Amino acid sequence: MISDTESLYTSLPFDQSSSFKQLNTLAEAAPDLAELFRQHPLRGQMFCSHIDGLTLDYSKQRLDDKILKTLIQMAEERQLPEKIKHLFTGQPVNHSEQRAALHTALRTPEQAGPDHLQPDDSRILPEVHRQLDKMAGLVDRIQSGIWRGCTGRKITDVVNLGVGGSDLGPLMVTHALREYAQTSALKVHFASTIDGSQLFELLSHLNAETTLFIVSSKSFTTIDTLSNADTVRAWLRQFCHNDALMYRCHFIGVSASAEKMTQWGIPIENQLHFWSWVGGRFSLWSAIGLPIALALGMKTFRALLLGAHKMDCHFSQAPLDNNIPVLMALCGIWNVNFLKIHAHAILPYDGRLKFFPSYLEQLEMESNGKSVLQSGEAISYETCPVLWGEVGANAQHAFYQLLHQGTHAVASDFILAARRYDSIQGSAHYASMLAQHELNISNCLAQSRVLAFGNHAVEPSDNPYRHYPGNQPSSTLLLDHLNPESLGALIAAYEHKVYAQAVIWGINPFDQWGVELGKIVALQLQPALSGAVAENDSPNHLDSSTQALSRQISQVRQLSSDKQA
Ligand SMILES: O=P(O)(O)OC[C@H]1O[C@](O)(CO)[C@@H](O)[C@@H]1O
Repeated sequence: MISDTESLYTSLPFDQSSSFKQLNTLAEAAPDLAELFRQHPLRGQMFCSHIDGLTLDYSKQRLDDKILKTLIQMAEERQLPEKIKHLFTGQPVNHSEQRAALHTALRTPEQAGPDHLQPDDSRILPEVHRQLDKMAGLVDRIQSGIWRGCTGRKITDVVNLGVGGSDLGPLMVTHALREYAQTSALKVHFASTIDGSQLFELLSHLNAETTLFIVSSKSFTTIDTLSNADTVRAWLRQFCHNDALMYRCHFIGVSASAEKMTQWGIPIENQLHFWSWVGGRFSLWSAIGLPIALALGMKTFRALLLGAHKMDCHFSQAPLDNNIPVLMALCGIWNVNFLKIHAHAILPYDGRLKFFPSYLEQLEMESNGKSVLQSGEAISYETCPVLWGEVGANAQHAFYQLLHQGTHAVASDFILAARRYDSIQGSAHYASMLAQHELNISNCLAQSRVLAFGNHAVEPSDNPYRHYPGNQPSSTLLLDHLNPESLGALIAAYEHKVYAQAVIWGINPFDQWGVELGKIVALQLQPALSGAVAENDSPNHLDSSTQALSRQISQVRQLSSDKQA
């Protein structure tokens, strides 16, 4: 353990280090991308890093050798290598909550060799694998039909009730890897929204006798998830009049609080646990990944873990100048803090990665959207950029206009799989699917070229409407194939990028105090809106906008209930 928690803070503030000053000076004469490529015809090969099945091309970032060296010097000054060790060995890197962030332990093989960084606490890995085995047992019973609904019928549908980290990761992976589903005939659905709209739709066609619900919540206090779970329980009670049987046959709970699951009604044998040291947005590798395993099979889930573990080994062992997550982090910091680019687009050229941008929105912005240091002092520089995205080829027909000709500088990540559709070789539509894939690849490469070089990608134009300035930086993450292993590695690369950036910025990526106040205020408003407070007690202390809106809402609701009466 770290003896002195002060060593969690890096002594000199980020913006007062000598490398920060040097980088500021270098940014004043920041090179133009067209110029950088003219200077080094082999730049595309030089600014590139690979691991098994995954390549990061960052040659279209606006940096040269000198800038890169200074960025690496800055990472060293910020003690990144030591902080990486702290992460893997279970030091309390989440300082404000005084706990470790050991998501890497969730994907460490039980028999990991001595060269792998592991938690100092030797009880952790056996406990992780015990839960993984319990999960495998449940998956097997549900998939094989041993698990039955309350009337004895096999389970056909599973609904995951969870939000944020208890929803986005499983949703994203389940969608991305559908082609890798093993035999399972289970249909897996997701309901997250507090307004109940997904449930409204699902409950209108699901069969209660054959549907199993997973209540996924690290805290088991999240109102969004618990209100969905309460609705489901009310719905099930119409069909199953024995509560004990209903809980046993139709609910599984996944949480870090066994006690709260039990209080809600979930029997112990239907509970899967994880630990306070797993951050919600880093939890898909834990039992929170149950929907992934149910939809795709345990083998696929374990391959996902293996891919992430390979990225963990790379992150903890590769030198900083050839370390994919570190390079991703440094490019981001160069863009945000020195080139003053505060928007970041995530552009997967693959429909299977449709939910990847939303997953990263939480991972990056909930982690690094911070304005205080680990020590609690205010920060005087920018941290996480605004991040958003969409499947690239669709986004071309939506927001690329702004990327090419708008007034904002935007950095982008292109994500692409080199090979696709191998599984349908020999079928009638194979050639045409392959042609589509090639079209997709050419679009992806074309867009990063035009963003980088503007009109110079083809020919200069005098027409102002057709002027493309270029010089918008991007990286391309190229996967050989999108499969469970490469997706695991890709997700882990982003997780580690987030950590490396947080270390450099001096912030805590593992807490999220910024989401708490909204929850408190919503709870305060609820009685007034639901009519529990008498009209003349209405919340006059509120701002006039909230008062006027709640009055209007009450009037509309009153009017429609009068009409119905
Ligand atoms: O898994 P839980 O505890 O229900 O939390 C869901 C999500 O809510 C948040 O706490 C934000 O409110 C996220 O960090 C988390 O992923």
